[in-house]
Amino acid sequence: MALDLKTKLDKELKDDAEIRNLWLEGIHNRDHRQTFKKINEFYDFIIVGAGTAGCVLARELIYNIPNINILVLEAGPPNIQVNDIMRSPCAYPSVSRTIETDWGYYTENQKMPGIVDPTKEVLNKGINYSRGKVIGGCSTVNAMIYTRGQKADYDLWAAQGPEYKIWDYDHCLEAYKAVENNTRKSPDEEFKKYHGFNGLLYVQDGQNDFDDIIKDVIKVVKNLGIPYNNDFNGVRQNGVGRYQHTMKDGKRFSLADGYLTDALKKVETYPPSKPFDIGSPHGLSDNAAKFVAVNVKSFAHMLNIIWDEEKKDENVAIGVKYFYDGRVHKSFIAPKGEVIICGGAFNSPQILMLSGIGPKNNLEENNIKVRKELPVGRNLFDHPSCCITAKVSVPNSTSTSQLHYSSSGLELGMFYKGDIKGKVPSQEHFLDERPDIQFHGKKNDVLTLVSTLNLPSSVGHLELRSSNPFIHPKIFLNYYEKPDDLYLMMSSLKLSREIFKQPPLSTVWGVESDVDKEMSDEDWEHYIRKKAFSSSHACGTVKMAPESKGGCVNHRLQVYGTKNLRVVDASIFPTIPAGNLNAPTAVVAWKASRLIEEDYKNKA
Ligand SMILES: Cc1cc2nc3c(=O)[nH]c(=O)nc-3n(C[C@H](O)[C@H](O)[C@H](O)COP(=O)(O)OP(=O)(O)OC[C@H]3O[C@@H](n4cnc5c(N)ncnc54)[C@H](O)[C@@H]3O)c2cc1C
Repeated sequence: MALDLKTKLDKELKDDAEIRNLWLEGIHNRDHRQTFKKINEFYDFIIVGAGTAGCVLARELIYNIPNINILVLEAGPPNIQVNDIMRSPCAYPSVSRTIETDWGYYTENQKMPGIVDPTKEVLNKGINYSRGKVIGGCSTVNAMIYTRGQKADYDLWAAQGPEYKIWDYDHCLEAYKAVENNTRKSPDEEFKKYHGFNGLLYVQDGQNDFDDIIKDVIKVVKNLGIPYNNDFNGVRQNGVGRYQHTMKDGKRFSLADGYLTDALKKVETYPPSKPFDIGSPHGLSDNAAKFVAVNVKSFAHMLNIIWDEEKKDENVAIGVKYFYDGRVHKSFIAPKGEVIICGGAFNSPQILMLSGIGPKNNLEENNIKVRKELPVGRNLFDHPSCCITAKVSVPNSTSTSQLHYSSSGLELGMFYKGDIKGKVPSQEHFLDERPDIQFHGKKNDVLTLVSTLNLPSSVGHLELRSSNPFIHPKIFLNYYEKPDDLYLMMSSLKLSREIFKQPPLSTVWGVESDVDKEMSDEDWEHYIRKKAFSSSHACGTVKMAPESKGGCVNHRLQVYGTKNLRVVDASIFPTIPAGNLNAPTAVVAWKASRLIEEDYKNKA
C-alpha cells in the first residue's frame, strides 16, 4: 500500500517536472522566434503585495493624489480565483489551508528550557502557518472576526516620541471610522461614537442564532461573573458577546472586495486632451498621455529592490525586479515616486533582507551585500492559541452553524484577564479593562473552547534561510519562552475546564472534557506546548520605532537609511494589538496613504 502511494507520488512528480520543462522550452523558443522590446515601465508608486494593506493603499492613493499611476504586484492568483466557496464563511478552515492561495509556511522546531522545571528541556514543534497568497492577502482567507485591540495598544505606539502622536488611539479611531462600513441595525449613540458607516470595509453582525449548547456556554460564563459586551470595539473590550465579522450579505468581504475593486474603477488619461494610444501607456514622456490607473499584476513575485547605483551611499530605491510569466521584469518609479512594500509580516522583511537591508550576520551568511544594517525580522509578535475540547453526549438540536453558509463557527467571543500565577481567573480578572486573553467557543463534532494570548511577552524572529527569493525564511515563534505567557495560558485553559464542569453543560449535555484528570503545572506545560497553534497574527518584523530603539521604519513608515522606500503592513506594528489584526492593518494603510500623499505633494 505504502509502496503504491510512493509510486503514485513519484509518477506525479515526474509528470509535473515534464510539464515544467515543456513550459520552459516554450519560453526559450519564444525568445528565439521574436525579439521582445524591453519597455522600462514607470509608475508613481509601486506597491508590492495586494493584501489587506496593499489594497487599501492603492485605493486611497489613486483617489487622493491627482494624475498618478500605480503598479500593484501580487505573487498569488487574481480575484477570479476567489470563488463562492472562498467567500463562504463556513468554509474558512479549509480555505486558509488551500495550497493555491497560501504560502505554505512551516515554523522551526525550537528546544528551550522548561518554565515549570528549567532543568528540563522542552520542545516547541514547528507548526503550519497560514498566510494568504492571493489578491486580498490574508483578508481573503482569514476567519473574518472584526476586532481592533484596545485603546492602550495604540497609545503605547504613540508613546515612542512626540512625532508618534499620529498613532495614538484618537487618531487611529478616526481612521477606523473612515475605513469601516458597519451595517448594525439601529446602532445606539454609544456604538456610533466608535464606528464608521460609510467606509469601504463591510462589517456585519452574526446572521445566525447561536447553537443551543453555545447559548448555555454563555449562560455559564455569565454566572461565573463575566459581563455581557455588545461591542468589543467600543468603550471596553472585556466581557462575553458576539463577534462582528468582515462580511457583506452573509459573505466574506475582503479588502480587495472593498478597496482594490474601487481602485480599479479609476481610469483616466493625463493630460486628458491627448490621445493615449501614443507609446506605452505608462511612458512618462511629455508628448504621451499618461494612463492614470492602477495596474494589478497577479502571479507576479517581487524579487528585490532596484537601487540607484550612482548614489550608492544613499540607498535610493528606483524600482523593483519581479518574476512574472516565466521571466524577470523590471519596473521603475517616476521622479516623485516610491516603492512601498506591503508583503505582510513574513515577506516584507524577507524582501528587505534580499535587497541588502537587515541584520549584518544573516545577510553575510547568505552572501548578500549589506546596504543598511537594521534589525529587520526581529520583534516577531503573534497570538499563540491552545484549546480544550469536550465530547458532548446529547445531540445538539440546533447544531447547524458550522454548515450554515454565513457562519464561520467563530461567533462567540470573550475577553478577560488571565491569572499570572496560572490559577482560574476570578471576578476581578473578568472586570479588568486591559484583558489579555481572547476566547472563542465553537461546536461541531465536539465542543471546543479556544484560548488566545492577546498580550504575549515572548517575542520571536525570522531570518533568511537562503538568498533565493523563492525559499521560505526560517521562522522562530518562541512561544512560551517567558513564564508569564505560560501561566496566563494555563489559567485560561483551567477556566475552560471549569466551564465544562458547570451545569447545564455537565448535566443536561453530558459534556466531558479531554483533560479531566488531575494535571500538574508541568503536565499543563507539556499540553500547552504540544497543542500550540497560531491565530495567524504575525506582525512587528519591520518595527516602527526610533532607530535607537530597534526601529526599522520611522513614524512615517520610511525605511531608515534609504530613500523612496516604505513598508506599510502588519510588520510595522511596534507591539501587537490585543485583538485580531485585519482591521488594524487596514488602518495602518489608510493612515500611511495620508502620510505618503503629504510627502508627495511637498516634493518639488
Ligand atoms: C488563517 C488566518 C485567519 C485569520 N483570522 C483573522 C480574523 O478572524 N480577523 C482578523 O482581523 N485577522 C485575522 N487574520 C490576520 C489578518 O488577516 C492579517 O494580519 C492581515 O490580513 C495582514 O495584512 P497584511 O497586509 O499585513 O498582509 P497580507 O494580507 O498577508 O498581504 C500580503 C500580500 O503580499 C503578497 N506578497 C508577499 N510577498 C510578495 C512578493 N515577494 N511579491 C508579490 N507579492 C507578495 C502576499 O501574497 C499577500 O497577498 C487571520 C490570518 C490568517 C492567515
